[in-house]
Amino acid sequence: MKNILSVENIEKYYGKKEVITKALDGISFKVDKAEFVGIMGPSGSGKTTLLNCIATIDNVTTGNITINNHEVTKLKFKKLDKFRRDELGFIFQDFNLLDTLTGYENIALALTIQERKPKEIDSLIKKVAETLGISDVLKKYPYQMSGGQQQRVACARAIVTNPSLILADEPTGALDSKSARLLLESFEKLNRSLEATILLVTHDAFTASYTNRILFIKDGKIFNEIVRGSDSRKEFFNRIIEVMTLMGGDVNNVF
Ligand SMILES: Nc1ncnc2c1ncn2[C@@H]1O[C@H](COP(=O)(O)OP(=O)(O)OP(=O)(O)O)[C@@H](O)[C@H]1O
Repeated sequence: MKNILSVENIEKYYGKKEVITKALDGISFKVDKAEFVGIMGPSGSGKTTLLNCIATIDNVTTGNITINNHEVTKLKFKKLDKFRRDELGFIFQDFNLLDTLTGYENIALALTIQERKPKEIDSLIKKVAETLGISDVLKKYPYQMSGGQQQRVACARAIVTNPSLILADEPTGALDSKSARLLLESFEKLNRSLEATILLVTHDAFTASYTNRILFIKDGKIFNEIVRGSDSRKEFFNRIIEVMTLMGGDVNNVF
C-alpha cells in the first residue's frame, strides 16, 4: 500500500530553560493509504501536540514529517497554505462550521477556493452528502441542525476535496452517544468506500474501537500499538480497555 504519512523521530519542546516541557519525545510511525488509525493516551500525553504538528499548525523541534511525499517540516508560508488546502481535511470537536452559510455552502467553500467548476462542485457535494446521510440538511444553516448533523457536514467538508489525509481531534467529544455512533459509522464509510486515510485522536475507547489500529502515547512516547485485525468491534474495544488499564491502573481515571 502507498505510504501517506511518515513521522520520523519527532521531538517537541515548549517553553525555555527552567520551564521547558518535552511534549513529544522521539515519536516515529507510518500510515498507509486507506488506513484508519487512532491515537490514544492520558491527558497531557501529547496527542494534540502530535496532531497539530502533523496538521502543520505547530512546528516540531526536531525530526521529520512527510505527507504524500511532501516533507511538511520544510514547507513555508504560501506553499504551506496550498499544501493544507489540497492535502489535508480537518474535523474538530466543535464542528467549526460557518454560521452564515448553509450546509451546502459550508461544504462547497473548500472546492470554491480550489476554483472547481460549479457543476463539478454540485455533483461532488451530492455524492458525499448521500454517503453521509445528510442530503436533507444541505439547505439548512448550522443552527437549524442537530450536533450530529453538523458534525457529519463537517465530515463532508473534510472529505469533499479528496485530501490525502483526514485529521480528526476528539470528533465525538461534543456528541450524545447516538450521534457519536452515527458519526463513527460515517468515518467507517469514508474509510471503506472512499478509501479515506484517517488519523483520529480520542480518549474514548468506544470511539477508538471503530479504527483499525491504535497508537497509545504516554509522556510524549509511543507506549503501545494494537491492530484490530479480524477482531469484532467489541473484541477490539475489550483489548483497548486492557491497554488503557496497563497504562495507568484505573481506566476511569486515566483518559
Ligand atoms: N503551548 C504550550 N505551551 C507550553 N506547554 C504546552 C503547550 N501546549 C501543550 N503543552 C504541554 O505539552 C504536553 C502535551 O500536551 P497536549 O495538549 O498535546 O496533550 P493531550 O494528550 O492532547 O492532552 P488532553 O487529552 O488533555 O487534551 C502537556 O504537558 C502540556 O502541558
